Amino acid sequence: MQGASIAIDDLACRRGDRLLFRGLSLRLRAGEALRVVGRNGIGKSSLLRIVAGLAPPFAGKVNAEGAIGLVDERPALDPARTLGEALAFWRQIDGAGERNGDLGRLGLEALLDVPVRYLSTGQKKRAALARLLGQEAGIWLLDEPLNGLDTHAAALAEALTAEHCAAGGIALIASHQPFALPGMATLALSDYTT
Ligand SMILES: Nc1ncnc2c1ncn2[C@@H]1O[C@H](COP(=O)(O)OP(=O)(O)OP(=O)(O)O)[C@@H](O)[C@H]1O
Repeated sequence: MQGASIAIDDLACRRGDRLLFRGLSLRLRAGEALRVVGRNGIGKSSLLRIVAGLAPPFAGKVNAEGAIGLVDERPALDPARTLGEALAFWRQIDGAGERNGDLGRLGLEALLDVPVRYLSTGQKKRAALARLLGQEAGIWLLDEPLNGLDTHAAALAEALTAEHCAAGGIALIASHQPFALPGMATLALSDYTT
C-alpha cells in the first residue's frame, strides 16, 4: 500500500456532447484523502470512473500508482450466489486472505448463506466494503459510500477509511453526505465547470 499516489493533470471530462469539467489538476499522496462535492450530474462519478480507468479523459492525464478498489452503487457481487460464495469468488481473484474480523465488524457473518439478491441495500453496501477490504488496494475510490448505511455502519465506513489512510492508503470520495475523516481535503467540482 505504501507508495500509492494519484496525479491528475489538466483533466477534462466530456459525456455525450457536454463538457462537464476541465482544467482539473491535483495530487494525492500516501495517506491522503479528498472529498469531491458538487450538484447532481456535475461529474463526480465520471471523475472517479476516469481515475479507475473505466472511462477515458476528454483531455489531460491521470496517473495512478497502486491497485485501485472502486465502490459505487453497483456491488460487483453475483446476485445468484450466496454472499459467502460471492465473496470467496473475489478472494480467489484478489489473491488476498480473509482479514480476520472484517466480516464480523461489518455485520455480515450471519448473512453468508443468504443469496446476494436477497440482501438489503445497506447489507449490499456492507458486502461491497468487505470485498474492498479483501482487495487490499492502495487507492480507494468511494462513490456515495454512505448511501443506504445506517448510523452505525456509516461510522464504521468512516473508521475503515481512516484506518486505510493511516496505513498509507489513498481515498478519493464522492459524497453528498458529510464524511468524517481527519485531515480530509474537499474539492468543489463547480470550480472546474465551464
Ligand atoms: N455514458 C454516458 N454517456 C452520456 N452521458 C453520461 C454518461 N454517463 C454519465 N453521463 C452524464 O454525465 C453527467 C455526469 O454524471 P455523473 O454520474 O458523473 O454525475 P455526478 O456528479 O456523480 O451526479 P450525482 O450527484 O447525481 O451522483 C450526467 O449528466 C450524466 O447523465
